[in-house]
Amino acid sequence: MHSFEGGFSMSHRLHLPQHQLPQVLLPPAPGVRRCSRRREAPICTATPLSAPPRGTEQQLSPQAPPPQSEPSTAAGSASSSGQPPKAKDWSARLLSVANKRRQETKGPAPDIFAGSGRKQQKLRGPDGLVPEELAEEGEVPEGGRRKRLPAEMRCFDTARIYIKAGNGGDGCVAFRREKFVDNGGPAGGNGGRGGNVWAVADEQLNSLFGFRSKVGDRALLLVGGRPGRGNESFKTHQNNAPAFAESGEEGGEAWVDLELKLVADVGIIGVPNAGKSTLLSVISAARPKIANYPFTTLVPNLGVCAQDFKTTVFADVPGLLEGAHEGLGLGHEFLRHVSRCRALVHIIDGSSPDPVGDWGAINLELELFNPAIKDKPQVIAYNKIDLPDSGEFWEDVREELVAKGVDPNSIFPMSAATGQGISELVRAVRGLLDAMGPAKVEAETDALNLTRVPPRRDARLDDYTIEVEEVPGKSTGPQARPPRVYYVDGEAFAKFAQMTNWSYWEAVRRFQRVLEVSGVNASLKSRGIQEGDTVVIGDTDFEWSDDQSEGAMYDAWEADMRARGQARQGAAKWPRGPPLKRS
Ligand SMILES: Nc1nc2c(ncn2[C@@H]2O[C@H](COP(=O)(O)OP(=O)(O)OP(=O)(O)O)[C@@H](O)[C@H]2O)c(=O)[nH]1
Ligand SMILES: [Mg+2]
Repeated sequence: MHSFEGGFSMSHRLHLPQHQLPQVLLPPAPGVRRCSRRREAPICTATPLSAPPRGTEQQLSPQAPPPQSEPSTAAGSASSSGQPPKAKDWSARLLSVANKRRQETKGPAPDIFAGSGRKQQKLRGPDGLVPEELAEEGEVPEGGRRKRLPAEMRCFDTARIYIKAGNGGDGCVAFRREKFVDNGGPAGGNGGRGGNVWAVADEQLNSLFGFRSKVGDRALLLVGGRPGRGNESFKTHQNNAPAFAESGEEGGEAWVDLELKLVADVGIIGVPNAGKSTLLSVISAARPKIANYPFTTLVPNLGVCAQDFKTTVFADVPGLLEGAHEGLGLGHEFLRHVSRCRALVHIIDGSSPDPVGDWGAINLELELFNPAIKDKPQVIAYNKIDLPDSGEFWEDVREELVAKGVDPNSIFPMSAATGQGISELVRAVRGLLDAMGPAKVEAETDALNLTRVPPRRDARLDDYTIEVEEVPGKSTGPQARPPRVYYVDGEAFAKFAQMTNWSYWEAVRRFQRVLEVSGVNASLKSRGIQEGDTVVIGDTDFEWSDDQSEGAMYDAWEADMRARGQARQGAAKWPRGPPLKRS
């Protein structure tokens, strides 16, 4: 029997409410971050536009002048010639719809970029809190409403999900009971291992839409909890019939930001309805949605183009609007995908009233979002040359572009509808990529690169620190001072306290013994702990008692179990054998 110089009365309780979730336990992985490149003073002024109902743009006529852009630096922008920018057919149509709705509702224009309260509720964590980082980055405005695109217009390439690894199963206390086998000994088995959380790559996945309502699985995100050992594991020569078992280790939990990164060689950019998706469908086996209205494409599409025994991956991204760098239209939702492409194919809509103005406006948007995108090699494709009007203006447009400093060898007339000029375009793009040399392989090292569960690192019991905090209160005890809280900080002790099943008296005794032999009790005493002080270990806190007898500890434990309405487990009758001498 061990005698204790110091001991705790067992008034342990969880220090934190169990439902309180840590907001972010995993450090944000490199490359996985929110897009927050919003600029302070945009050069372009832009009015939020409402998208027209699909298939109705033919009935609409401009009712208000288009927003007056004042681009000051854009190469190729309309203002660089000193003329006011010409109205863009598509932007005028979109604006007219917004104005029409404003007149109908006699109120401010409907803000299609604001999310509803219901959606915001969905984005809350299980604890009902919007993660703090969102508010810090200004995504949750003061009024509590989150500025968001409507769900059907959003590209779900980022998601914030809550993950929780499984808890280890509790060990079991059992004894072998068989006829003719006297004293069969302990036979309690261990609990099961808690389930890990994996993130699994899926070639087919081009949107994180599924993460809105459930969690998928893939690389290791969180390791499940260790199983609790059963009483058979604690059999020793000194104690050949242990009557206690461990609780399973709790699995980790975290909020994780996921970001879908499209890896494409070439990004196909241009104004809405220019024919980007049609080009992708012609040069690859991809089947993106194609229709004669703006914003047909809402999520980026990838297509692999094989020509001359070389393959090139193209990404068709949603159409750009003036103000995209500020998030207008589908702006931020996909501009980051473009920034990862090595080269760009800039499609000019030959049927637009101002193809060169469109080209300049898009370049300006790219530059405002990220100057590095503007510097990417660009091939210009003048599309819809099969249309009579477009064919007639092709030479004029070409001359205008050359006059603005564009290399004439990088401008190609084409028709995605008839296939004219497509091979030349793709060959030129391939040549551009070849001239750039092999793509750099960017290896990202972060926590998610684990593909196997790492071996357990046993935390050391002697690796702990003690912090003392004085609590305001009446001075008591032999030292006549206010009560104190002693925080014992150490990974091993935190886990030990969590895995101790306090319903078993023998488990409590084991905990006390470990504190004694590891020197924690001695350290506490050397720091002046006295009767009634609190000791916090992990999520459990205890009240210190100077009464060192085992009997006093048992009484305190029994009272604590009773107070919490918890059933005592283990030996049916305690103490077995001769009763302990009470001090
Ligand atoms: N005549 C003609 N029509 C074309 C050509 N290319 C595309 N189109 C038509 O233009 C319309 C828009 O084509 P999309 O490929 O959906 O255009 P997009 O740029 O992907 O449009 P968004 O996804 O809305 O940005 C469709 O009706 C196409 O059939 C072409 O070379 N000639
Ligand atoms: Mg499209």
